[in-house]
Amino acid sequence: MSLHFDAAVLERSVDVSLEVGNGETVALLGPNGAGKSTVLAVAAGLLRPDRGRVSLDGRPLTVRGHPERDVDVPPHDRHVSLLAQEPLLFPHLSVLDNVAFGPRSRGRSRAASREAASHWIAEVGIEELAARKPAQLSGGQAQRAAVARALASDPGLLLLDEPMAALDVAVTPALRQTLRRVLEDRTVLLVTHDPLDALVLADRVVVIHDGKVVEHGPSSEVLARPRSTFTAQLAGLNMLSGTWVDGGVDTPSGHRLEGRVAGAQPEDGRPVVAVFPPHAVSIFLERPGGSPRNALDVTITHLEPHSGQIRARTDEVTADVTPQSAAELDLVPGSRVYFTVKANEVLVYAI
Ligand SMILES: Nc1ncnc2c1ncn2[C@@H]1O[C@H](COP(=O)(O)OP(=O)(O)OP(=O)(O)O)[C@@H](O)[C@H]1O
Repeated sequence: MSLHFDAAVLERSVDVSLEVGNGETVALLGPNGAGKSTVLAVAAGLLRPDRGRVSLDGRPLTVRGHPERDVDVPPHDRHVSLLAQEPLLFPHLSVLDNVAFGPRSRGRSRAASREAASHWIAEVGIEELAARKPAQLSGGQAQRAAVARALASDPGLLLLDEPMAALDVAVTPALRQTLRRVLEDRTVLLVTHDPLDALVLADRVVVIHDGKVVEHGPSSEVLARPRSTFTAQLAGLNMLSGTWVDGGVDTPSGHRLEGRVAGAQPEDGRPVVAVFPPHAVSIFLERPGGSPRNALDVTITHLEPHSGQIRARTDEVTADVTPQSAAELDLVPGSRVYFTVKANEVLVYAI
């Protein structure tokens, strides 16, 4: 199903218009207070806009301030599921009953609801936990149960509000891969702060700032060539897209990177992205010999102070080095150098 969203909440200075195509995942990015949760609340029917029209596959869910009659479909009749940061499971029900609650409340029989619940519990990889109560689950397991519950009611639109924000960083890559699999072909609006979520999970991103859309486009394009300062800061990680060849990433500009595969093993010839932080990069004037590091032959385009370090940018990669080493290397825009990064600092994702 496709979402058409256009709404203004004056008290919050939010005025946003966006579309999510059938089967598409759109990431909604923006700094704190930008209006992301407000957009989700209006789409879910939890907040009434001052003006707007929200429809799912042409069916009006919210209409306000238009010539036609106002519409306000209640949350449970929207065919929309909202997955919050915190799993919000019913504490007295087992995982199975929590997940079965969605389809049951949509009028499906008890048996059909349990069958749907078992299916989704298996899909998110927590089969062995079906009989447990939420208090007996880890944060990551509880969030998986919440994902299963959101999917079990087969929503036409799934709204995800920072689904990994409350989790330990150790469990996020595995949950991200699970989401990638179960969100495929669904219509999803995903609020996130994490550019990796946008890159791995979303087809397109919409960036909002001070309640307005400031940038939108395919995820890899917006993150690789951010136009707003916010997106540039958000996309502070190095992300090099390329092709998986013989256990490494070949980029179109001729670089080769080896790293650790996060999630599913990519197949040869498939598109991947190599991700690493600027502080993991060291700069050398000569190609370091006999070292296991990745070495990228680059030309520095910009140098700027950044949090007590010097940030050296090239067309594709950014490095943060100490002011002393920048001075010792005599770095200036135009310097031809080698950016090196250890393979275990590079994460590779199939995209
Ligand atoms: N319940 C509320 N009543 C009034 N104003 C609110 C309320 N909740 C949020 N706001 C204001 O509305 C604006 C948008 O907030 P919103 O929570 O939608 O932003 P956000 O992008 O989700 O931020 P965050 O990333 O911090 O969750 C902000 O100026 C905020 O202060």
